[in-house]
Amino acid sequence: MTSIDVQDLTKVYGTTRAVDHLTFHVEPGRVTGFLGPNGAGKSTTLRLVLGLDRPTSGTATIGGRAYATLDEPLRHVGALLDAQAAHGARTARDHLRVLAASNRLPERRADEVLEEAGLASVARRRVRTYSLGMRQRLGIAAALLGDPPVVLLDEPSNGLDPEGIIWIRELLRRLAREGRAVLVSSHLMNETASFADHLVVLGRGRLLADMPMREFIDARVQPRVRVRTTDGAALRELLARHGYDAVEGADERWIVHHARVDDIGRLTSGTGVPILELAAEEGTLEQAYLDLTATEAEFAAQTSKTSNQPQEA
Ligand SMILES: Nc1ncnc2c1ncn2[C@@H]1O[C@H](COP(=O)(O)OP(=O)(O)OP(=O)(O)O)[C@@H](O)[C@H]1O
Repeated sequence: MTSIDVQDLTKVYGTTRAVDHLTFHVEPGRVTGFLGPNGAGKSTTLRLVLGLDRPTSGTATIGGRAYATLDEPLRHVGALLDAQAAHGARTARDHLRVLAASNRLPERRADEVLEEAGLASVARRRVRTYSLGMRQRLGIAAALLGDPPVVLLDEPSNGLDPEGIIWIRELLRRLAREGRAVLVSSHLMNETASFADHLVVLGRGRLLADMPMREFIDARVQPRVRVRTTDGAALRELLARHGYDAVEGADERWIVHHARVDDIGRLTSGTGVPILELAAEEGTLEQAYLDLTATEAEFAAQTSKTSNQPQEA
């Protein structure tokens, strides 16, 4: 089982600390979503893992080895960083056959991954005629070529149509089920929520969170319950008596904050308040992520305000 291990990794460009003492592990058998605002250091980290840049300090290894020391690297790690990387004058099939040959992979792998990526019918077209979504599919096909235990994708849904988005979601889940370590960066929270088991969140080059996705959401978004009743006044009065705050929404629906469905169900049963619907309102990844990054931005604003204040003599 192969993991990606990032250990005390730092990358400084001039005066910018793109990555700052970062430590995390991407474990096999799950999809890890890699999140963070623009400029947080995600791409830099991915480039360091892939040996495309040198760390200022620290290490980034795959199965305990630096990328540069891997023989036939496509057999160890498949990556999509830049979907424009393929040579436009080549056909998709030739592009993949050249890549396969350079890693001593059988030629048939090119056709297999083209099929898998839904590109079999356009495999003999030149890449320059490809749409953004087709290039993206080709980049993902290239990442799968060596059947690698580690897969690393930067914004894989970029440019994909709705069918493509479902395809990538199912592909990522399957790769994880097969025991591979899968790291996926994205700015699309709904998308990430649909495929990630685990999250690594960066902010200004530092680690903000490294935990299972469910735990990340539950820690940041208070549970709420939706109740529909024909007697809102009685419901509100009952809930208030037990310390719950209920807010009226549309269509006789009420939202009870900081509450769980089991508790509200027990409380209302046998009271005579007519309950037509009772449901948990799950917190979303987007809510949790925005909460975290807002706290982080506030912290940054406060610290920079403090540090900009003139020093007393
Ligand atoms: N080659 C470079 N030279 C100088 N600065 C760089 C270089 N590459 C990245 N940076 C800086 O490092 C920081 C991190 O950038 P990076 O591209 O890793 O962030 P990111 O999280 O991938 O952002 P995005 O979500 O916008 O892609 C930014 O401030 C960026 O300007």
